[in-house]
Amino acid sequence: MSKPIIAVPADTRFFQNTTWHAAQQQYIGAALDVAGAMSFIIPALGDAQDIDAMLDRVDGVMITGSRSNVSPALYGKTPEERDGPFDPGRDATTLPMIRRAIERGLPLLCICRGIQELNVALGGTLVSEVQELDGRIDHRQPPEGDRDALFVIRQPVHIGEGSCLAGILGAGEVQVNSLHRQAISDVAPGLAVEAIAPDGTVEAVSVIDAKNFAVGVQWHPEYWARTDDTSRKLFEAFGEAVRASQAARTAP
Ligand SMILES: N[C@@H](CCC(=O)NCCCC(=O)O)C(=O)O
Repeated sequence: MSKPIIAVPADTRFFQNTTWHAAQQQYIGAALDVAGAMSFIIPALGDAQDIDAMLDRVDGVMITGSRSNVSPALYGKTPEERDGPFDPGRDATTLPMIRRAIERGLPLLCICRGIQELNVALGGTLVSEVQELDGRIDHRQPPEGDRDALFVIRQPVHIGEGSCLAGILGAGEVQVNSLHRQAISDVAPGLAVEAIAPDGTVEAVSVIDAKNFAVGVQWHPEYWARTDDTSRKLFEAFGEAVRASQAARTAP
């Protein structure tokens, strides 16, 4: 049997004087090497595409990180320039895809911007510039260094007893990386908080009563998925769910 396939919604990017739909190597490479899943990169074309027709052909969904932010208009706020940069095409693709993946019981892994999209897709809200809130630490990427330095593992998060993540990583403290300035504010109905940072920032959620693996993390497990135990175990668990989904989809 060939490797299972996951849908990976693209970012909208503009370079060489034209628009591209792109996904970063670090996500699709970790999916292939550690989760054992191939990726279909999904253009950020929103409802111009038949999302169900696409989901009929995959065994899971991975929502990646991105420097762009979810538009505040999608959670009842007025967008301001400082809330950007925005990617409306991506928002218009990921939010309905997240909802349909959950309804259909497709394994779903949401990373960084992805956990924020998951929360908004299910009716929650976000806060911008979380580091400006009283009592919060700075969750943004380190100010300088090469990409390994930006994604360095440096922050503790506490995984709750009895959570979905506890079943994968064990309950208690793990170390993760952190590259975000938005964060979950009001947790969406239907989501359970799975992990928090020492300052109370939500670091992971899962879908309550999900039909399948359905987890969002604020950190970046893809970056060190081959060498860091916490990162690797999460991608391996996603891979197991995706292979089971493939077996069910292709059963005679
Ligand atoms: N834009 C959101 C989500 C942050 C995120 O996904 N960061 C990863 C981008 C890092 C990179 O690819 O360079 C936020 O800032 O909260």
